[in-house]
Amino acid sequence: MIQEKDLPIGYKTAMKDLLKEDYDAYIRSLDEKPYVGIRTNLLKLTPERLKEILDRDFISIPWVEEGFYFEEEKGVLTTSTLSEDDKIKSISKNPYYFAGLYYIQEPSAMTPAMMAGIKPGDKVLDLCAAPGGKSTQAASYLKGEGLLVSNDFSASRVKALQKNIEVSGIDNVLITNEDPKNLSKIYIEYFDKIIVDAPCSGEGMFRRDSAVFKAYLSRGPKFFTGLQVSILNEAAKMLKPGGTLVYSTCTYSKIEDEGSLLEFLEIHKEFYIDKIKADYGFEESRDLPGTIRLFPHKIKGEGHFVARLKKENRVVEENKEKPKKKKKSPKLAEELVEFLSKIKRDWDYERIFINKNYAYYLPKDALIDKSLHYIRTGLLLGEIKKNRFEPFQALAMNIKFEEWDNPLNLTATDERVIRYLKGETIEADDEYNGIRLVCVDGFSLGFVKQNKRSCKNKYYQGWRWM
Ligand SMILES: C[S@@+](CC[C@H](N)C(=O)[O-])C[C@H]1O[C@@H](n2cnc3c(N)ncnc32)[C@H](O)[C@@H]1O
Repeated sequence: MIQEKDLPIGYKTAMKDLLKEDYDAYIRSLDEKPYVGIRTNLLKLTPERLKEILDRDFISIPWVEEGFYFEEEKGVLTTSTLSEDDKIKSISKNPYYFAGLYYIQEPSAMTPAMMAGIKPGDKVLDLCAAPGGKSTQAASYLKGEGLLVSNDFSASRVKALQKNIEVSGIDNVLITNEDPKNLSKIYIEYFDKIIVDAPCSGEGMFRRDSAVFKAYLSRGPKFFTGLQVSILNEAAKMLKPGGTLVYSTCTYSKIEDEGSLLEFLEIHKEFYIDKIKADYGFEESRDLPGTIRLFPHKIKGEGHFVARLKKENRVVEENKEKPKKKKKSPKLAEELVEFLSKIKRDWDYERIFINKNYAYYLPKDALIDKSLHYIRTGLLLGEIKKNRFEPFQALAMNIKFEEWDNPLNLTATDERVIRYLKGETIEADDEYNGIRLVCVDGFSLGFVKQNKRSCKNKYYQGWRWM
C-alpha cells in the first residue's frame, strides 16, 4: 500500500493544487483496496443474462450499463493460492470467462469507450489498444457491424490484445502493430470515432499497481506530454470531419492531460471540446471545462481523465477514386468450404482471404494496405492442410450455439469443462466422428476432434486453464 510519505514532493504539491480541500480525502483513499469490475460482452449476451448465469447480485457501475462491481474480489486478483473449487468461482478462472462472456476491467477504465458514442456501422480506431479493454468494449457497441481497427505500438502487448479480441469472438476487426505515423498515411479521414487511451505516467493507478508507481518515480509526467501530442496529431489526420476523438489517460497530471490537449487544440483549430457532463461524481477540469477527472475519493474506481473532441464538419469532396475492379474470388479449398457450410451462416465467400494457407474472413469493405503490419485481418478461420481444414480457436469463439448442428454442450459444473480447458481428452455422452464445437451452457469454448465418444482436445494451448 502506498503512503503519503512515499509520494514525491512535486506530486503532492500538484495534487494539493488540483484537489484543494479534497486532498486529505484523496490521501485516505490510497489506503483502500481498488475495485474490480467486469463488463458484459454484449456480442454474446445481455447484462441481465450475465447476472443470471453467474448467479450473483452484482452492483451496477453507474456510468456503464453493462458493467458491474465484483465486490467479492475487491483487491488483488491472485488465484494461485486458491483451491481448485475456489478458483473456478473466481472471475478470472470461471469457465464463462473462458467463453468470453465478460471482460475484467477497472470500473473507471470503462468510461472512455462509453463516451465515444459508438454505434453499429461506425468505423472505429483504437490507437493505443493493448491489452484491449476499450477495443472489446467498442466491439460490443458495434454489434458486429462496421469496423474496428485495433492498434498498439508494442509488439509484446499486441499479443494480449489479439487474445482478448479473439476470446471475445470479434470478427469485424483489423489488429495492427504500428506506429500511428504509418497508419495515418493510409487511413486518411477514414474513421467516425477514434479512441486515444494514451501512454501516461499512471498517477491514477498507484494504489492498484505498485509497478506503475515505481515507473513513475523514474520517469514522471513530462516524458509523456510530447508522446501524447504526437499520437493525437496522427489521430487528427485519420478522423472524418464531424467525427469524435476521445482522449483518455489514467493520470491526474495537468502537464499531461490539459497540457497535451491545449497543445493539440492550439495546432488543430478544426477541433473543439464536446463537453462531457460531470455526472456520477466525475469532476470537471477547471482549466479545460467539459473534460472530466475521476478520483478514487469521489467514485468507486481509480483515477482517470477523459476528454471528448469533435472535428468540425465540412463538405467532403466527392471521392473521385475509380471503383476498384472486383477481384476474382479465389478458388477455395473444398475442405474449407465444406467446413464453413457446417456453420449456419450466410458466408460471403468473396471476403475469404488466404495467406500462406491460413484462411481469414475479412471485415466487410475494410481498407487493408500491404505496407502495414497486420496481426489479424478479420477472423482467423483456420489452416488449410493437406486434404483437410483445421479450424482455429478464434473461429470457435465467434460461432454462436445455434449456428452449429450438434454442439457438445456441457454445464458449467460438469467436471469435463475444466478438463477440456486444461487440454485433456474428454468423453462425450453420444457418439460422433469429426470436428465438434464444445460449449458451456450454450456458449462456445473451442473444438474437439471426436472419434466415437472420445474427444481429442483442440483447445488452444496458450489459453489453457491453469
Ligand atoms: C494505457 S495503455 C492502453 C490500454 C488499453 N487502451 C486498454 O483499455 O486495455 C497505453 C498503450 O499505449 C501503447 N503505446 C505506447 N506508445 C505508443 C505509440 N506511440 N502509439 C501507439 N500506442 C502506443 C502502449 O504499448 C500501451 O499498450
